[in-house]
Amino acid sequence: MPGNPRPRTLTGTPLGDLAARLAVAAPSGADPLVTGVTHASAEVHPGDLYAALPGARRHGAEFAADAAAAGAVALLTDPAGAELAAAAGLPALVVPDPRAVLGVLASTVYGDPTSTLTVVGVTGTAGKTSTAYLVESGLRAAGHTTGLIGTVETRLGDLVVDSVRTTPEATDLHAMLAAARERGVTALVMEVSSHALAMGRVGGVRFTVGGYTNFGSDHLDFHADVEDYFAAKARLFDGRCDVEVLNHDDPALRPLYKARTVTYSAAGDRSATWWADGVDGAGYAQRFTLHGPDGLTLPAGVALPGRHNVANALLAVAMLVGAGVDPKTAVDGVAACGGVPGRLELVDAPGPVRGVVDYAHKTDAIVAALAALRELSSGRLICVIGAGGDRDRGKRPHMGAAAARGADLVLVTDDNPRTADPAVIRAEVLAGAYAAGASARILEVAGRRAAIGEAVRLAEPGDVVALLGKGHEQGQEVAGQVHPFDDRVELATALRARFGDPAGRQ
Ligand SMILES: CC(=O)N[C@H]1[C@@H](OP(=O)(O)OP(=O)(O)OC[C@H]2O[C@@H](n3ccc(=O)[nH]c3=O)[C@H](O)[C@@H]2O)O[C@H](CO)[C@@H](O)[C@@H]1O[C@H](C)C(=O)N[C@@H](C)C(=O)N[C@H](CCC(=O)O)C(=O)O
Ligand SMILES: Nc1ncnc2c1ncn2[C@@H]1O[C@H](COP(=O)(O)OP(=O)(O)OP(=O)(O)O)[C@@H](O)[C@H]1O
Ligand SMILES: N[C@H](CCC[C@H](N)C(=O)O)C(=O)O
Ligand SMILES: [Mg+2]
Repeated sequence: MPGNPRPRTLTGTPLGDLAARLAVAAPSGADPLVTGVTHASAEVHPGDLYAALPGARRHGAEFAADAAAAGAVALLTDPAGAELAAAAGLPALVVPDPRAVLGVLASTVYGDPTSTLTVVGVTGTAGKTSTAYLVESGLRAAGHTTGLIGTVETRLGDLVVDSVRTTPEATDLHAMLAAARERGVTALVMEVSSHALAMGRVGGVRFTVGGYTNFGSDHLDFHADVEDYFAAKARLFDGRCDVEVLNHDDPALRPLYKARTVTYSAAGDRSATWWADGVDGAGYAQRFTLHGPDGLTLPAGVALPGRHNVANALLAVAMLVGAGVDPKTAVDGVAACGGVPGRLELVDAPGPVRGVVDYAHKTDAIVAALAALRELSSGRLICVIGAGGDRDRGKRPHMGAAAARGADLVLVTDDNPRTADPAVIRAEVLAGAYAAGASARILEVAGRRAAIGEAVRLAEPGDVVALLGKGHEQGQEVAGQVHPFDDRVELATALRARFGDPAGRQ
Protein backbone atom coordinates (compact mmCIF):
# COMPACT_ATOMS: atom_id res chain seq x y z
CA MET A 1 0.00 0.00 0.00
CA PRO A 2 1.49 3.36 -0.93
CA GLY A 3 2.62 4.95 2.32
CA ASN A 4 3.47 8.57 1.60
CA PRO A 5 1.06 11.04 3.24
CA ARG A 6 -1.34 12.75 0.84
CA PRO A 7 -4.09 15.29 1.30
CA ARG A 8 -7.52 13.72 1.85
CA THR A 9 -9.22 16.06 -0.59
CA LEU A 10 -7.96 15.88 -4.15
CA THR A 11 -9.71 18.20 -6.55
CA GLY A 12 -7.59 17.41 -9.58
CA THR A 13 -6.18 19.38 -12.49
CA PRO A 14 -6.82 18.56 -16.17
CA LEU A 15 -3.63 17.41 -17.91
CA GLY A 16 -4.09 20.20 -20.47
CA ASP A 17 -3.89 22.80 -17.68
CA LEU A 18 -0.68 21.20 -16.40
CA ALA A 19 0.77 21.36 -19.91
CA ALA A 20 -0.13 25.06 -20.06
CA ARG A 21 1.43 25.65 -16.61
CA LEU A 22 4.69 24.09 -17.83
CA ALA A 23 4.40 25.78 -21.24
CA VAL A 24 4.69 22.47 -23.10
CA ALA A 25 2.53 20.96 -25.81
CA ALA A 26 -0.59 19.23 -24.48
CA PRO A 27 -0.96 15.62 -25.66
CA SER A 28 -3.65 15.28 -28.28
CA GLY A 29 -6.76 13.26 -27.48
CA ALA A 30 -7.80 12.56 -23.91
CA ASP A 31 -7.47 15.24 -21.24
CA PRO A 32 -7.56 13.21 -18.00
CA LEU A 33 -8.03 14.77 -14.59
CA VAL A 34 -4.80 14.38 -12.62
CA THR A 35 -5.46 14.01 -8.87
CA GLY A 36 -1.99 13.07 -7.62
CA VAL A 37 1.65 12.80 -8.67
CA THR A 38 4.35 10.25 -7.92
CA HIS A 39 7.82 9.38 -9.21
CA ALA A 40 7.68 5.79 -7.89
CA SER A 41 5.73 3.14 -9.80
CA ALA A 42 5.03 1.23 -6.58
CA GLU A 43 3.34 4.30 -5.08
CA VAL A 44 0.86 5.05 -7.88
CA HIS A 45 -2.70 5.87 -6.81
CA PRO A 46 -5.52 5.78 -9.38
CA GLY A 47 -5.69 9.20 -11.06
CA ASP A 48 -1.97 9.91 -10.64
CA LEU A 49 0.44 11.37 -13.11
CA TYR A 50 3.52 9.13 -13.01
CA ALA A 51 6.76 11.08 -13.40
CA ALA A 52 9.02 8.68 -15.31
CA LEU A 53 12.43 10.12 -14.40
CA PRO A 54 15.83 9.27 -15.81
CA GLY A 55 17.85 7.91 -12.88
CA ALA A 56 21.40 6.93 -12.07
CA ARG A 57 20.44 3.25 -12.31
CA ARG A 58 17.19 2.96 -14.28
CA HIS A 59 14.85 5.05 -16.38
CA GLY A 60 11.50 5.43 -14.68
CA ALA A 61 9.85 4.95 -18.09
CA GLU A 62 10.73 1.26 -17.81
CA PHE A 63 7.97 1.12 -15.20
CA ALA A 64 5.33 3.10 -17.08
CA ALA A 65 3.26 0.00 -17.84
CA ASP A 66 3.23 -0.91 -14.12
CA ALA A 67 2.14 2.65 -13.36
CA ALA A 68 -0.66 2.44 -15.93
CA ALA A 69 -1.82 -0.88 -14.48
CA ALA A 70 -1.97 0.74 -11.02
CA GLY A 71 -4.24 3.50 -12.35
CA ALA A 72 -1.89 6.24 -13.56
CA VAL A 73 -3.63 8.46 -16.11
CA ALA A 74 -0.67 10.41 -17.53
CA LEU A 75 3.11 10.67 -17.66
CA LEU A 76 5.77 13.31 -17.33
CA THR A 77 9.04 12.24 -18.91
CA ASP A 78 11.95 13.18 -21.19
CA PRO A 79 12.27 12.30 -24.90
CA ALA A 80 14.12 9.03 -24.16
CA GLY A 81 11.44 8.12 -21.64
CA ALA A 82 8.64 8.94 -24.08
CA GLU A 83 10.02 6.33 -26.47
CA LEU A 84 10.51 3.74 -23.75
CA ALA A 85 7.03 4.31 -22.33
CA ALA A 86 5.09 4.43 -25.59
CA ALA A 87 3.64 0.95 -25.10
CA ALA A 88 1.98 2.01 -21.84
CA GLY A 89 -0.39 4.12 -23.96
CA LEU A 90 -0.63 7.02 -21.51
CA PRO A 91 -0.76 10.68 -22.60
CA ALA A 92 2.63 12.19 -21.81
CA LEU A 93 4.08 15.63 -21.10
CA VAL A 94 7.58 15.53 -22.56
CA VAL A 95 10.28 17.95 -21.41
CA PRO A 96 14.09 17.85 -21.63
CA ASP A 97 14.59 17.78 -17.83
CA PRO A 98 11.53 16.45 -15.99
CA ARG A 99 13.05 16.92 -12.49
CA ALA A 100 13.37 20.65 -13.21
CA VAL A 101 9.59 21.06 -13.64
CA LEU A 102 8.31 18.31 -11.37
CA GLY A 103 8.03 20.55 -8.30
CA VAL A 104 5.91 23.15 -10.08
CA LEU A 105 3.74 20.40 -11.53
CA ALA A 106 3.25 18.71 -8.13
CA SER A 107 2.57 22.05 -6.47
CA THR A 108 -0.14 22.78 -9.08
CA VAL A 109 -1.81 19.38 -8.63
CA TYR A 110 -1.82 19.70 -4.84
CA GLY A 111 -3.24 23.25 -4.83
CA ASP A 112 -0.07 25.30 -4.35
CA PRO A 113 0.28 24.57 -0.62
CA THR A 114 3.14 27.01 -0.01
CA SER A 115 1.04 29.95 -1.18
CA THR A 116 -0.69 29.97 2.23
CA LEU A 117 1.78 28.16 4.53
CA THR A 118 4.68 29.80 6.32
CA VAL A 119 7.64 27.65 5.26
CA VAL A 120 11.07 27.94 6.88
CA GLY A 121 13.90 26.07 5.10
CA VAL A 122 17.32 25.29 6.58
CA THR A 123 20.35 24.17 4.61
CA GLY A 124 24.03 23.79 5.53
CA THR A 125 26.56 21.03 6.07
CA ALA A 126 25.88 20.69 9.82
CA GLY A 127 23.12 21.94 12.08
CA LYS A 128 20.02 21.63 9.88
CA THR A 129 18.17 19.20 12.12
CA SER A 130 19.12 20.97 15.35
CA THR A 131 18.13 24.38 13.98
CA ALA A 132 14.84 23.01 12.64
CA TYR A 133 13.81 21.84 16.13
CA LEU A 134 14.74 25.23 17.61
CA VAL A 135 12.71 26.99 14.91
CA GLU A 136 9.73 24.73 15.48
CA SER A 137 9.81 25.52 19.19
CA GLY A 138 9.74 29.24 18.33
CA LEU A 139 6.89 28.83 15.85
CA ARG A 140 4.88 27.04 18.55
CA ALA A 141 5.60 29.81 21.02
CA ALA A 142 4.17 32.22 18.45
CA GLY A 143 0.92 30.25 18.40
CA HIS A 144 1.41 28.39 15.13
CA THR A 145 0.24 24.85 14.55
CA THR A 146 3.51 23.44 13.29
CA GLY A 147 4.92 20.89 10.91
CA LEU A 148 8.47 19.60 10.59
CA ILE A 149 10.14 17.67 7.76
CA GLY A 150 13.69 16.44 8.25
CA THR A 151 16.21 13.71 8.93
CA VAL A 152 14.65 12.41 12.15
CA GLU A 153 10.93 12.59 11.55
CA THR A 154 8.12 14.13 9.54
CA ARG A 155 5.31 15.74 11.49
CA LEU A 156 2.35 17.26 9.66
CA GLY A 157 0.25 18.53 12.53
CA ASP A 158 -1.20 15.42 14.19
CA LEU A 159 0.13 13.11 11.47
CA VAL A 160 3.57 11.66 12.25
CA VAL A 161 5.45 9.51 9.74
CA ASP A 162 8.99 8.16 9.51
CA SER A 163 11.34 10.19 7.37
CA VAL A 164 12.74 8.19 4.48
CA ARG A 165 15.20 10.93 3.59
CA THR A 166 16.09 14.37 4.91
CA THR A 167 14.22 16.12 2.09
CA PRO A 168 11.50 14.19 0.23
CA GLU A 169 11.20 14.12 -3.56
CA ALA A 170 9.13 17.00 -4.96
CA THR A 171 6.13 14.77 -5.62
CA ASP A 172 5.95 13.57 -2.01
CA LEU A 173 6.91 16.95 -0.58
CA HIS A 174 4.01 18.86 -2.13
CA ALA A 175 1.58 16.10 -1.10
CA MET A 176 2.91 16.38 2.47
CA LEU A 177 2.65 20.16 2.45
CA ALA A 178 -0.94 19.94 1.22
CA ALA A 179 -1.72 17.30 3.89
CA ALA A 180 -0.16 19.56 6.52
CA ARG A 181 -2.25 22.52 5.41
CA GLU A 182 -5.37 20.39 5.44
CA ARG A 183 -4.61 19.37 9.04
CA GLY A 184 -4.46 22.95 10.21
CA VAL A 185 -0.68 23.44 10.08
CA THR A 186 0.08 27.13 9.68
CA ALA A 187 3.88 27.05 9.72
CA LEU A 188 6.31 24.33 8.77
CA VAL A 189 10.08 24.06 9.08
CA MET A 190 12.02 21.77 6.78
CA GLU A 191 15.61 20.70 6.21
CA VAL A 192 16.83 21.21 2.67
CA SER A 193 19.70 18.86 1.81
CA SER A 194 22.21 19.47 -0.97
CA HIS A 195 20.88 16.36 -2.73
CA ALA A 196 17.44 17.96 -2.68
CA LEU A 197 18.68 21.21 -4.18
CA ALA A 198 20.73 19.43 -6.84
CA MET A 199 17.80 17.20 -7.80
CA GLY A 200 15.04 19.81 -7.81
CA ARG A 201 13.20 18.30 -4.84
CA VAL A 202 12.15 21.72 -3.52
CA GLY A 203 11.02 23.01 -6.90
CA GLY A 204 7.73 24.90 -6.65
CA VAL A 205 8.23 25.61 -2.92
CA ARG A 206 7.95 29.26 -1.91
CA PHE A 207 10.03 29.70 1.26
CA THR A 208 9.06 32.45 3.67
CA VAL A 209 12.60 32.25 5.05
CA GLY A 210 15.70 30.27 4.08
CA GLY A 211 18.73 29.88 6.35
CA TYR A 212 22.26 28.56 5.86
CA THR A 213 24.19 27.15 8.85
CA ASN A 214 27.68 26.59 7.45
CA PHE A 215 29.57 25.10 4.54
CA GLY A 216 31.97 22.18 5.06
CA SER A 217 32.95 19.11 3.14
CA ASP A 218 30.50 16.24 2.69
CA HIS A 219 28.74 14.13 0.09
CA LEU A 220 31.65 14.17 -2.36
CA ASP A 221 30.45 10.75 -3.46
CA PHE A 222 27.45 12.53 -5.02
CA HIS A 223 28.68 16.03 -5.90
CA ALA A 224 31.49 16.22 -8.45
CA ASP A 225 33.64 18.48 -6.25
CA VAL A 226 33.42 21.08 -3.48
CA GLU A 227 32.37 23.78 -5.99
CA ASP A 228 29.52 21.60 -7.20
CA TYR A 229 28.43 20.98 -3.57
CA PHE A 230 28.52 24.73 -2.88
CA ALA A 231 26.57 25.50 -6.06
CA ALA A 232 23.88 22.99 -5.04
CA LYS A 233 23.43 24.58 -1.62
CA ALA A 234 23.48 28.07 -3.15
CA ARG A 235 20.33 27.24 -5.10
CA LEU A 236 18.23 27.82 -2.00
CA PHE A 237 19.25 31.48 -2.32
CA ASP A 238 18.37 31.96 -5.98
CA GLY A 239 15.24 33.99 -5.22
CA ARG A 240 12.89 31.32 -3.89
CA CYS A 241 13.05 32.66 -0.28
CA ASP A 242 11.40 35.92 0.77
CA VAL A 243 14.04 36.37 3.50
CA GLU A 244 17.58 34.93 3.38
CA VAL A 245 19.61 34.36 6.55
CA LEU A 246 23.33 33.50 6.35
CA ASN A 247 26.02 32.66 8.90
CA HIS A 248 28.39 35.64 9.00
CA ASP A 249 31.05 33.58 10.80
CA ASP A 250 31.50 31.37 7.74
CA PRO A 251 33.42 33.29 5.06
CA ALA A 252 32.46 30.66 2.48
CA LEU A 253 28.95 32.12 2.42
CA ARG A 254 29.99 35.66 1.47
CA PRO A 255 29.45 35.16 -2.30
CA LEU A 256 25.75 34.71 -1.52
CA TYR A 257 25.32 38.10 0.17
CA LYS A 258 22.79 40.50 -1.33
CA ALA A 259 21.70 43.94 -0.19
CA ARG A 260 18.89 42.57 2.01
CA THR A 261 20.61 39.46 3.36
CA VAL A 262 20.13 38.93 7.10
CA THR A 263 23.29 37.67 8.85
CA TYR A 264 24.17 36.28 12.26
CA SER A 265 27.35 35.87 14.24
CA ALA A 266 27.79 33.62 17.27
CA ALA A 267 31.37 34.89 17.41
CA GLY A 268 30.05 38.34 18.29
CA ASP A 269 30.82 40.17 15.05
CA ARG A 270 28.86 43.41 15.38
CA SER A 271 28.60 43.88 11.64
CA ALA A 272 26.09 41.01 11.52
CA THR A 273 22.35 41.70 11.76
CA TRP A 274 22.10 39.38 14.79
CA TRP A 275 25.04 38.68 17.07
CA ALA A 276 25.71 37.18 20.46
CA ASP A 277 28.05 38.03 23.29
CA GLY A 278 28.42 37.20 26.96
CA VAL A 279 27.96 33.48 26.42
CA ASP A 280 27.71 32.10 29.92
CA GLY A 281 26.97 28.77 31.52
CA ALA A 282 27.80 25.44 30.02
CA GLY A 283 26.22 22.15 29.15
CA TYR A 284 22.48 22.13 28.78
CA ALA A 285 21.97 25.67 30.14
CA GLN A 286 23.77 28.22 27.99
CA ARG A 287 22.88 31.89 28.36
CA PHE A 288 23.95 34.74 26.14
CA THR A 289 23.01 38.26 25.16
CA LEU A 290 21.37 38.61 21.80
CA HIS A 291 21.84 41.79 19.81
CA GLY A 292 19.62 42.56 16.84
CA PRO A 293 18.55 45.31 14.46
CA ASP A 294 17.98 48.87 15.72
CA GLY A 295 19.93 48.30 18.94
CA LEU A 296 17.65 45.50 20.13
CA THR A 297 19.22 43.61 23.07
CA LEU A 298 17.62 40.61 24.74
CA PRO A 299 18.75 38.02 27.28
CA ALA A 300 18.66 34.68 25.48
CA GLY A 301 19.50 31.03 26.02
CA VAL A 302 19.64 27.59 24.54
CA ALA A 303 19.20 24.31 26.42
CA LEU A 304 21.72 22.47 24.25
CA PRO A 305 25.50 22.19 24.77
CA GLY A 306 28.26 23.59 22.61
CA ARG A 307 29.08 26.88 20.98
CA HIS A 308 27.64 25.51 17.71
CA ASN A 309 24.23 25.42 19.35
CA VAL A 310 24.51 29.12 20.20
CA ALA A 311 25.00 29.60 16.46
CA ASN A 312 22.02 27.37 15.71
CA ALA A 313 19.92 29.34 18.21
CA LEU A 314 20.90 32.66 16.61
CA LEU A 315 19.96 31.36 13.18
CA ALA A 316 16.66 30.10 14.57
CA VAL A 317 15.83 33.48 16.10
CA ALA A 318 16.81 35.34 12.93
CA MET A 319 14.64 33.03 10.80
CA LEU A 320 11.70 33.26 13.18
CA VAL A 321 11.81 37.03 13.08
CA GLY A 322 12.04 36.78 9.29
CA ALA A 323 8.86 34.68 9.44
CA GLY A 324 7.06 37.42 11.34
CA VAL A 325 7.54 36.24 14.94
CA ASP A 326 8.33 39.04 17.39
CA PRO A 327 11.91 38.82 18.73
CA LYS A 328 11.05 38.22 22.40
CA THR A 329 8.66 35.38 21.54
CA ALA A 330 11.28 33.92 19.18
CA VAL A 331 13.99 34.04 21.86
CA ASP A 332 11.72 32.48 24.50
CA GLY A 333 10.52 29.82 22.09
CA VAL A 334 14.06 28.83 21.11
CA ALA A 335 15.12 28.67 24.77
CA ALA A 336 12.14 26.41 25.51
CA CYS A 337 13.33 23.69 23.10
CA GLY A 338 14.12 20.80 25.42
CA GLY A 339 16.38 18.80 23.13
CA VAL A 340 16.89 17.34 19.70
CA PRO A 341 16.62 13.56 19.25
CA GLY A 342 20.09 12.02 18.87
CA ARG A 343 21.93 15.35 18.97
CA LEU A 344 24.11 15.57 22.11
CA GLU A 345 21.33 13.58 23.77
CA LEU A 346 22.02 12.37 27.31
CA VAL A 347 21.11 8.73 27.65
CA ASP A 348 18.82 7.52 30.40
CA ALA A 349 21.38 6.07 32.81
CA PRO A 350 21.94 8.06 35.98
CA GLY A 351 25.34 7.32 37.46
CA PRO A 352 28.92 8.55 37.71
CA VAL A 353 29.57 8.35 33.95
CA ARG A 354 27.56 10.48 31.54
CA GLY A 355 26.55 8.79 28.32
CA VAL A 356 25.80 10.94 25.29
CA VAL A 357 24.67 10.08 21.76
CA ASP A 358 25.33 12.41 18.85
CA TYR A 359 24.87 12.34 15.07
CA ALA A 360 28.31 13.77 14.18
CA HIS A 361 29.38 11.91 11.04
CA LYS A 362 31.34 14.65 9.31
CA THR A 363 34.59 16.30 10.38
CA ASP A 364 33.26 19.72 11.41
CA ALA A 365 30.44 18.13 13.36
CA ILE A 366 32.88 15.85 15.22
CA VAL A 367 35.04 18.86 16.13
CA ALA A 368 31.98 20.78 17.36
CA ALA A 369 30.46 17.83 19.24
CA LEU A 370 33.70 16.90 21.03
CA ALA A 371 34.33 20.52 22.03
CA ALA A 372 30.85 20.62 23.56
CA LEU A 373 31.31 17.25 25.25
CA ARG A 374 34.65 18.25 26.73
CA GLU A 375 32.80 20.81 28.85
CA LEU A 376 30.48 18.11 30.19
CA SER A 377 33.33 15.95 31.47
CA SER A 378 35.13 16.27 34.77
CA GLY A 379 37.28 13.32 33.75
CA ARG A 380 38.15 11.90 30.36
CA LEU A 381 36.26 12.10 27.11
CA ILE A 382 35.78 8.65 25.57
CA CYS A 383 34.55 8.58 21.98
CA VAL A 384 33.16 5.67 19.98
CA ILE A 385 33.21 6.37 16.26
CA GLY A 386 32.94 4.69 12.85
CA ALA A 387 32.07 5.81 9.33
CA GLY A 388 29.36 4.79 6.90
CA GLY A 389 29.97 2.45 3.99
CA ASP A 390 28.85 3.26 0.40
CA ARG A 391 29.20 6.98 1.20
CA ASP A 392 31.87 9.67 0.84
CA ARG A 393 35.05 7.72 1.51
CA GLY A 394 37.35 10.73 1.59
CA LYS A 395 35.91 11.95 4.89
CA ARG A 396 36.91 8.84 6.86
CA PRO A 397 40.54 9.76 7.79
CA HIS A 398 39.48 13.31 8.60
CA MET A 399 36.79 11.96 10.92
CA GLY A 400 39.40 9.76 12.64
CA ALA A 401 41.79 12.69 13.03
CA ALA A 402 39.08 14.94 14.48
CA ALA A 403 38.16 12.25 17.01
CA ALA A 404 41.80 11.73 18.03
CA ARG A 405 42.29 15.47 18.50
CA GLY A 406 39.09 16.00 20.45
CA ALA A 407 38.90 12.96 22.76
CA ASP A 408 41.17 11.21 25.26
CA LEU A 409 40.24 7.69 24.25
CA VAL A 410 38.91 6.79 20.79
CA LEU A 411 37.34 3.44 19.99
CA VAL A 412 37.14 3.05 16.22
CA THR A 413 34.31 0.72 15.30
CA ASP A 414 31.51 0.21 12.77
CA ASP A 415 28.75 2.65 11.81
CA ASN A 416 26.54 1.48 8.92
CA PRO A 417 28.95 -0.57 6.79
CA ARG A 418 26.12 -1.10 4.27
CA THR A 419 27.69 -3.20 1.50
CA ALA A 420 31.30 -2.17 2.29
CA ASP A 421 33.88 -4.18 4.24
CA PRO A 422 33.77 -2.90 7.86
CA ALA A 423 37.46 -3.70 8.42
CA VAL A 424 38.44 -1.51 5.44
CA ILE A 425 36.33 1.39 6.76
CA ARG A 426 37.84 1.06 10.23
CA ALA A 427 41.34 1.00 8.74
CA GLU A 428 40.67 4.28 6.89
CA VAL A 429 39.31 5.98 10.02
CA LEU A 430 42.22 4.59 12.09
CA ALA A 431 44.79 5.83 9.57
CA GLY A 432 43.51 9.39 10.09
CA ALA A 433 43.36 8.96 13.85
CA TYR A 434 47.01 7.83 14.03
CA ALA A 435 48.20 10.44 11.52
CA ALA A 436 46.76 13.24 13.69
CA GLY A 437 49.66 12.71 16.09
CA ALA A 438 47.38 13.52 19.04
CA SER A 439 47.90 12.11 22.52
CA ALA A 440 44.59 10.22 22.57
CA ARG A 441 44.69 6.46 23.09
CA ILE A 442 43.25 4.76 20.01
CA LEU A 443 41.67 1.31 19.94
CA GLU A 444 40.00 -0.70 17.20
CA VAL A 445 36.94 -2.73 18.18
CA ALA A 446 34.98 -4.63 15.53
CA GLY A 447 31.22 -4.50 16.08
CA ARG A 448 29.45 -1.44 17.49
CA ARG A 449 27.88 -3.23 20.46
CA ALA A 450 31.27 -4.63 21.48
CA ALA A 451 32.84 -1.17 21.17
CA ILE A 452 30.13 0.41 23.34
CA GLY A 453 30.66 -2.32 25.94
CA GLU A 454 34.42 -1.77 25.88
CA ALA A 455 34.06 2.03 26.17
CA VAL A 456 31.84 1.62 29.23
CA ARG A 457 34.19 -0.97 30.74
CA LEU A 458 37.10 1.47 30.43
CA ALA A 459 35.12 4.44 31.81
CA GLU A 460 35.74 5.81 35.29
CA PRO A 461 33.56 8.14 37.38
CA GLY A 462 33.58 11.66 35.92
CA ASP A 463 34.20 10.46 32.37
CA VAL A 464 31.86 11.09 29.45
CA VAL A 465 31.24 8.26 26.98
CA ALA A 466 30.09 9.66 23.63
CA LEU A 467 28.80 7.60 20.74
CA LEU A 468 29.11 9.57 17.52
CA GLY A 469 27.60 9.06 14.08
CA LYS A 470 24.24 7.35 14.48
CA GLY A 471 22.24 9.66 16.74
CA HIS A 472 18.53 8.90 16.37
CA GLU A 473 19.00 5.97 13.95
CA GLN A 474 16.98 2.91 14.81
CA GLY A 475 18.95 0.39 12.83
CA GLN A 476 22.41 -0.62 11.68
CA GLU A 477 22.86 -1.58 8.04
CA VAL A 478 25.35 -4.42 7.69
CA ALA A 479 25.88 -6.30 4.43
CA GLY A 480 22.83 -4.59 2.99
CA GLN A 481 20.52 -5.70 5.84
CA VAL A 482 19.16 -3.38 8.51
CA HIS A 483 19.25 -4.79 12.05
CA PRO A 484 17.46 -3.00 14.90
CA PHE A 485 20.06 -0.92 16.76
CA ASP A 486 19.62 2.20 18.88
CA ASP A 487 22.79 3.78 20.30
CA ARG A 488 20.79 5.33 23.14
CA VAL A 489 19.43 1.99 24.30
CA GLU A 490 22.77 0.22 23.86
CA LEU A 491 24.69 2.82 25.85
CA ALA A 492 22.11 3.13 28.62
CA THR A 493 22.00 -0.65 28.99
CA ALA A 494 25.78 -0.93 29.18
CA LEU A 495 26.09 1.94 31.67
CA ARG A 496 23.37 0.55 33.93
CA ALA A 497 24.93 -2.91 33.83
CA ARG A 498 28.29 -1.50 34.88
CA PHE A 499 27.32 1.21 37.35
CA GLY A 500 23.89 0.08 38.50
CA ASP A 501 20.83 2.27 38.48
CA PRO A 502 20.02 4.45 41.48
CA ALA A 503 16.36 4.38 40.42
CA GLY A 504 16.38 0.61 40.70
CA ARG A 505 15.72 -0.09 37.02
CA GLN A 506 17.69 -2.89 35.43
C1 LIG B 1 21.60 9.90 -5.04
C2 LIG B 1 20.12 10.08 -4.91
O1 LIG B 1 19.67 10.91 -4.16
N1 LIG B 1 19.38 9.26 -5.70
C3 LIG B 1 17.93 9.42 -5.79
C4 LIG B 1 17.53 9.11 -7.23
O2 LIG B 1 17.87 7.77 -7.47
P1 LIG B 1 18.32 7.24 -8.88
O3 LIG B 1 18.66 8.34 -9.82
O4 LIG B 1 19.37 6.21 -8.62
O5 LIG B 1 16.99 6.48 -9.36
P2 LIG B 1 16.91 5.07 -10.07
O6 LIG B 1 16.94 3.97 -9.08
O7 LIG B 1 17.87 5.03 -11.21
O8 LIG B 1 15.42 5.09 -10.63
C5 LIG B 1 15.01 6.04 -11.63
C6 LIG B 1 13.57 6.37 -11.43
O9 LIG B 1 12.80 5.19 -11.58
C7 LIG B 1 11.88 5.08 -10.53
N2 LIG B 1 11.60 3.67 -10.30
C8 LIG B 1 12.64 2.79 -10.14
C9 LIG B 1 12.36 1.45 -9.89
C10 LIG B 1 11.02 1.01 -9.84
O10 LIG B 1 10.70 -0.16 -9.63
N3 LIG B 1 10.05 1.92 -10.03
C11 LIG B 1 10.30 3.24 -10.25
O11 LIG B 1 9.36 4.03 -10.37
C12 LIG B 1 12.55 5.77 -9.36
O12 LIG B 1 11.62 6.25 -8.42
C13 LIG B 1 13.29 6.91 -10.04
O13 LIG B 1 12.48 8.06 -10.10
O14 LIG B 1 16.12 9.28 -7.37
C14 LIG B 1 15.35 8.45 -6.50
C15 LIG B 1 13.86 8.79 -6.66
O15 LIG B 1 13.55 9.47 -7.80
C16 LIG B 1 15.73 8.67 -5.05
O16 LIG B 1 15.00 7.78 -4.23
C17 LIG B 1 17.23 8.46 -4.86
O17 LIG B 1 17.60 8.72 -3.51
C18 LIG B 1 18.42 7.69 -2.95
C19 LIG B 1 17.57 6.52 -2.48
C20 LIG B 1 19.22 8.19 -1.74
O18 LIG B 1 19.70 7.40 -0.94
N4 LIG B 1 19.43 9.45 -1.57
C21 LIG B 1 20.21 9.99 -0.44
C22 LIG B 1 21.71 9.92 -0.68
C23 LIG B 1 19.77 11.41 -0.18
O19 LIG B 1 18.98 11.97 -0.95
N5 LIG B 1 20.27 12.01 0.89
C24 LIG B 1 19.94 13.39 1.18
C25 LIG B 1 20.96 14.02 2.09
C26 LIG B 1 21.16 13.44 3.46
C27 LIG B 1 22.22 14.19 4.27
O20 LIG B 1 22.29 15.43 4.21
O21 LIG B 1 23.00 13.52 4.95
C28 LIG B 1 18.51 13.47 1.74
O22 LIG B 1 17.85 14.49 1.48
O23 LIG B 1 18.09 12.54 2.43
N1 LIG C 1 26.09 24.63 13.64
C1 LIG C 1 26.82 23.53 13.73
N2 LIG C 1 28.14 23.54 13.41
C2 LIG C 1 28.90 22.44 13.49
N3 LIG C 1 28.44 21.25 13.93
C3 LIG C 1 27.14 21.17 14.28
C4 LIG C 1 26.27 22.30 14.19
N4 LIG C 1 25.04 21.91 14.61
C5 LIG C 1 25.13 20.60 14.90
N5 LIG C 1 26.39 20.15 14.72
C6 LIG C 1 26.93 18.79 14.88
O1 LIG C 1 26.55 18.09 13.69
C7 LIG C 1 25.77 16.94 14.01
C8 LIG C 1 24.58 16.87 13.08
O2 LIG C 1 23.75 17.97 13.45
P1 LIG C 1 22.34 18.12 12.81
O3 LIG C 1 21.70 16.81 12.76
O4 LIG C 1 21.67 19.23 13.50
O5 LIG C 1 22.80 18.61 11.36
P2 LIG C 1 22.30 18.22 9.91
O6 LIG C 1 22.84 19.31 9.05
O7 LIG C 1 20.85 18.02 9.92
O8 LIG C 1 23.05 16.87 9.63
P3 LIG C 1 22.66 15.72 8.54
O9 LIG C 1 22.89 16.32 7.19
O10 LIG C 1 23.62 14.66 8.86
O11 LIG C 1 21.24 15.34 8.79
C9 LIG C 1 25.31 17.14 15.43
O12 LIG C 1 25.11 15.92 16.02
C10 LIG C 1 26.41 17.96 16.04
O13 LIG C 1 27.45 17.12 16.45
N1 LIG D 1 22.06 10.99 5.63
C1 LIG D 1 23.42 10.56 5.88
C2 LIG D 1 23.46 9.87 7.18
C3 LIG D 1 24.78 9.23 7.56
C4 LIG D 1 24.76 8.67 8.94
C5 LIG D 1 25.86 7.77 9.31
N2 LIG D 1 25.40 6.97 10.39
C6 LIG D 1 26.32 6.89 8.15
O1 LIG D 1 25.76 5.83 7.99
O2 LIG D 1 27.25 7.29 7.46
C7 LIG D 1 23.88 9.67 4.74
O3 LIG D 1 23.14 8.77 4.37
O4 LIG D 1 24.97 9.90 4.26
MG1 LIG E 1 19.58 16.59 9.26
